[in-house]
This record gives sequence, structure tokens and C-alpha cells, in this order.
Amino acid sequence: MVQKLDDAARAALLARFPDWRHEPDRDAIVRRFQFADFAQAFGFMTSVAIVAEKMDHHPEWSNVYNRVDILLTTHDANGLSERDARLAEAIEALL
Ligand SMILES: C[C@H](O)[C@H](O)[C@H]1CNC2=NC(N)=NC(=O)C2=N1
Repeated sequence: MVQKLDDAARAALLARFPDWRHEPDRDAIVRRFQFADFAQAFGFMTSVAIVAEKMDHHPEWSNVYNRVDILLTTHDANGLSERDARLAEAIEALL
């Protein structure tokens, strides 16, 4: 079972990724990404999908034209875990 982050670890995660905000209702982190057009947004989603599948950790997300909204949380932990930190790091590295 994946461990949920404690308060100190959650604060450290948010400090490390200032472009993400905490969604307390879900104990998740969320970020909106904006691209030039749909092709760029969908290309980004394709890259994220490949990384997520490799990590066996998957985003909750939506896309409208050039915008991609991503929410990361760990269903198995019912909140944020190290797996979300690793996926956020990988997503940031794609930008
Ligand atoms: C069986 C499989 O490993 C699990 O269901 C994985 C898949 N992807 C996942 N993704 C996310 N975001 N949270 C999970 O708990 C999770 N669990």
C-alpha cells in the first residue's frame, strides 16, 4: 500500500512545485497548462500518457482546445503520495 504524504512532506511537495496548487477536498495537486493550439496540447498529453503508463501512475485530466487541466492524487492512498511527486516531476521535465 502506498503511504499518504504527511503534512511536512505535502508542504515540501508544494514548495518544490510552485506552479501546482493543493486541492484540499481531494488531497491532490492541480495545474492548468496552456499551449499555442490543440496539436501542442494533445502532443503534451501523449507524452504525459507514455510517462504515466511507464510509471503505472495516471493523471486525472481534461482538455479543451489548447488547455490541459491535470489533477494528481493517489487513489490507492486516498491522497497525495510520493508517486504524485514523481509524476509531477516527470511532467515538468516535458515542458
Ligand atoms: C493496479 C494499478 O497499479 C493501480 O490501480 C494504479 C494505477 N494508476 C494509478 N494512478 C493513480 N493516480 N493512483 C493510483 O492509485 C493508481 N493506481
